[in-house]
Amino acid sequence: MDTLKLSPLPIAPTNTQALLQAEHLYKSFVLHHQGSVKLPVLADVSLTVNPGECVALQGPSGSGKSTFMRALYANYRIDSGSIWVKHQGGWVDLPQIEAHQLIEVRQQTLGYVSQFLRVIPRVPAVEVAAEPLMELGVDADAAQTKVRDLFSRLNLPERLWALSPTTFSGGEKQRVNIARAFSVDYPILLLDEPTSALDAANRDVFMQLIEERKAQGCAMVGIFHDDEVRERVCDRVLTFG
Ligand SMILES: Nc1ncnc2c1ncn2[C@@H]1O[C@H](COP(=O)(O)OP(=O)(O)OP(=O)(O)O)[C@@H](O)[C@H]1O
Repeated sequence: MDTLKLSPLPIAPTNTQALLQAEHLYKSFVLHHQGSVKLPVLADVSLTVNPGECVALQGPSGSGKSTFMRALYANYRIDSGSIWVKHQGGWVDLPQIEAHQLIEVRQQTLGYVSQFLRVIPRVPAVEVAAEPLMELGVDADAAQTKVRDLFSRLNLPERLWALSPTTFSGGEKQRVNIARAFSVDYPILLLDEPTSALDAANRDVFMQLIEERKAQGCAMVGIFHDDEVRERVCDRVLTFG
């Protein structure tokens, strides 16, 4: 007779202060078209982030920083482990929740700034950046006012605001992306090389935005290839490889 194997139920963190707690993450990729070779990338990675903290992911190329970041946003399915997120006053374990709950967590709690902006042809930059706020029920005028303020701070030329970002430069797209994420007061922000295409002046504005958000209690995890950014805004480092 087959014996039924039950996995242990995940137990919510007892650390009442933390906003994000990843526990014992394991992740490997199986290359189905290449002889099903198995690539173990994450093995027993854990991280706790408290309000107002920024943790940098550091390590050589290929050591798993982006994989970990994508796992934290539930873009990658992990093999095992828990990713606890403090959402609306309670804990949710991202790998265990339903798709509709994940959408809600991403709308209200967990922001993500990737290196690249997903552009939709014909939608003006100001609307692209105002979308997350409007999904939260903020009216278009108020959402666009907040976005315009961020565009100004990030020195995005005003003549571009009503244009689709399709033709924008890398640094201009990145500033639209930053405004999109920073217009919402997410309690947790994941930053995946958000400054890779920014010039020094805009990198400085970005660091100010991070410092303001940290002062408000936001918990952040970031990959920063720029040493100056990492040293100025990060409190701790999680080392890979
Ligand atoms: N979708 C995927 N399918 C198969 N293998 C992958 C996939 N994504 C990443 N890998 C592999 O996982 C390993 C870790 O990659 P990852 O992108 O997480 O590293 P990284 O530390 O972020 O690197 P870099 O600093 O170069 O961006 C690499 O060996 C990579 O080839």
